[in-house]
Amino acid sequence: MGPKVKTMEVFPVAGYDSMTLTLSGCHSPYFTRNIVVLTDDAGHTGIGEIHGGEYTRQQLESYIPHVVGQPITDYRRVVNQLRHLNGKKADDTGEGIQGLDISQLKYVVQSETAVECALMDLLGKFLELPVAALLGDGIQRRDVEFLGYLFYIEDTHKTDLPYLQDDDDSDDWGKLRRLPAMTPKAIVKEAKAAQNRYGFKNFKLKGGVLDPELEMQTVKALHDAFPAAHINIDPNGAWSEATAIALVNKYKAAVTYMEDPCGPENGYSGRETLSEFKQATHVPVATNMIATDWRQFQHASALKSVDIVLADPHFWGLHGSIRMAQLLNDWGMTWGSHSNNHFDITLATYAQVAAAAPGHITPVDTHYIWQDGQGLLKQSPEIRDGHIHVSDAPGLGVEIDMDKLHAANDLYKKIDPMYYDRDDARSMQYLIPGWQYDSKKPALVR
Ligand SMILES: O=C([O-])C(=O)C[C@H](O)[C@@H](O)C(=O)[O-]
Ligand SMILES: [Mg+2]
Repeated sequence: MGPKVKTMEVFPVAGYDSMTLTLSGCHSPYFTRNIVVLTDDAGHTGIGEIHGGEYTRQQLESYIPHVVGQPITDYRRVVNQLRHLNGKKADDTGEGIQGLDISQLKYVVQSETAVECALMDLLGKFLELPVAALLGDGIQRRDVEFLGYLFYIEDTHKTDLPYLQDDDDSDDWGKLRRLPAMTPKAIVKEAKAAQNRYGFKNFKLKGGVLDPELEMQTVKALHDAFPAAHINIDPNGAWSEATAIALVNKYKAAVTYMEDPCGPENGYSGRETLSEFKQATHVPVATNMIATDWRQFQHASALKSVDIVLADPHFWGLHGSIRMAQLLNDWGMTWGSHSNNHFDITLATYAQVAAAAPGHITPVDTHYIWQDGQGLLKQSPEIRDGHIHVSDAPGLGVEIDMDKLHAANDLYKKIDPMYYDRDDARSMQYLIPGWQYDSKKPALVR
């Protein structure tokens, strides 16, 4: 039967973030995650990372009696059982995040996938194989490309919130990521600094912040500065279909694909508007909003609404994300992964999953560059030349640093509980008093 799980612990953790902007508002000074640490009776430790918040932490805690004592080789049965433990909650609208309602994100996130990850880490260590070798048809590539994820950044001095400053003056990226960047010129500077440190070949700009025309001017500036790079922009469905079509036709030469350029409007779902957008522009569409489960995906594919599904393993599971990657590859579509703010365990997980995704995949999203230096591992995976190399090291190929984990857990306990669940309106209200989220209005357009 192989080793059995000896212990399972759940650590809610916090880290620092920049004052980055998005449709849902402005990132808080802190972000939170939940870390699962398993040990087995062979003496190995397995880890998994997932979104923060008490809802997810409580779900994970409730899994402990169902995981401890179980054979790691039978982990699929264990994870499947967890999947069915928690029923639908009263305030789960079933809408998912197609309107980017951040309060619904916890229902799109599947907490058992953190346990799946930790169990696969243990199994990989037992079998002396990387997690990627245990997924789908095994390792498809050794070097996984990540994209440079760019954000507009606000001036922290407009708030009295404890945003991190001066935490890394080792290079331009370390400095610039905490400073305001609101213009095309500043975003190009941000991109150059990120490229100098990480070697990114391709970039994504988080949109849904300024007037759409201004954001497309930023995309054009990026294209002019990096003519060989693939540039995509993600306004999280904020633009009307008509605006998205007009702007993308105008700036077609600058974009490689569009991520959720429009969403639900006038009674039509995002699956319908994106289908029409694609017919009108012939520009490929990526999504992490309108296909976050298999039922949504069925409708999105029937309508030909998307070309690239950003199948985040935290939403789909590690096996689920690869099941999607295989299907997309067979159907001539493209796999990628979405991300939220995360620590380095997630970075290692993305690298393993992407290494097992067949065919042509799109560079993987990561927020990690905004958190670089706050890792929980003895050695964080390194993005070099825009890629992370997946070696033969077993499991996730990384080792948890318990001192760093406890420090991040202490920070979680120290911060105001109002930070436990992501709320991007709070910081935004320092910029625009009384600011309220509107899925159809860019954050600074009020
Ligand atoms: O691709 C995306 O939609 C994301 O990365 C979602 C995130 O929540 C992003 O908008 C953010 O960090 O503000
Ligand atoms: Mg997106």
